[in-house]
Amino acid sequence: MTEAVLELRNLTKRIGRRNIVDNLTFDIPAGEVFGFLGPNGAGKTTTIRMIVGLISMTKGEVRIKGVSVKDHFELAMTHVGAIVENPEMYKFLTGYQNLVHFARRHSGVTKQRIDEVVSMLGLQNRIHEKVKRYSLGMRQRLGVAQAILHRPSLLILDEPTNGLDPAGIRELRDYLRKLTREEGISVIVSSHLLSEMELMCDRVAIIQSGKLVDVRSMQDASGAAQSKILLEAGDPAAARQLLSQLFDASQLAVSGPYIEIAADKSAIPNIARVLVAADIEVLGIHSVQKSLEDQFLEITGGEMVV
Ligand SMILES: Nc1ncnc2c1ncn2[C@@H]1O[C@H](COP(=O)(O)OP(=O)(O)OP(=O)(O)O)[C@@H](O)[C@H]1O
Repeated sequence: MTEAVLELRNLTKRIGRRNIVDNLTFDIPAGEVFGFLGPNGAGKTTTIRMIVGLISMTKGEVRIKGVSVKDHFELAMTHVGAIVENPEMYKFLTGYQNLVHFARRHSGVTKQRIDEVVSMLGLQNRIHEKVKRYSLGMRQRLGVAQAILHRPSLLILDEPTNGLDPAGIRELRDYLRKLTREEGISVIVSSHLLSEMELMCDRVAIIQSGKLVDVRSMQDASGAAQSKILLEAGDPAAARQLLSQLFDASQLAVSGPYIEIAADKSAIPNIARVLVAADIEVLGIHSVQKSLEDQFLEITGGEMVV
């Protein structure tokens, strides 16, 4: 098994009498774009601030590449690049001068590495212009370039899509993908918008009131496992009884005049055959795909912003 780049174990932050972050436990493997998804105030920024040591943990453990943030803070941070508040940069210097300046904070960042990072983030055409003339999206790319100069294993971006237009969000997604592919880096992004996470992430952790509600793969969530069949039958009680011979009780639910069957459409011919053979009228039968939005609203009890 590959070593997790980030391990959270029972991470908790208590302020006053409230657990703002409550017992979070999960792992992030290498090369994954991982989302923290939750409504405003869910505890995303507080979690990130604990991971990068900006605030202390009340309880629990954070390990980055196996190194404890509590016990070996400096060493753990050599594996991390982060933009938690606005990226720090000098507006009256060029993008390149900014990178040279930040490269001095780390040992071993060569001119060649700076050029590599500039081209990875597609900044080569504008890198010698002053940062004050950059758009928000370009400033953010320069911020990411700065954050990965020292080849971290984990890049953390708090609410990176804030203020970006749809084209900017697409660019962000593309270069994060490139970073995971070319640098093998793992990325954490936080957001309160499911639609953005869906485009960007391999998996998301859903956080509500400081608690982990679920961790989901975006692929599974949009796959066929989430389809269902809606059946309208002349005698719903008899139909349900009959279907319980074909499906587990957990796959069957009654919703108004319909019976909901958690199965994909390949089951329809068999259902129809069985009902007709038992003389139960089939008034309607069709398959529906549960949208990602429906699934998340179900998980979060309707509180998620989509
Ligand atoms: N220093 C503090 N003292 C008291 N309460 C705090 C403190 N820091 C954060 N909180 C509270 O903790 C909760 C979680 O805040 P946090 O900023 O982590 O949420 P978030 O999920 O990042 O939300 P947002 O998307 O709004 O940034 C909020 O209710 C916030 O008011």
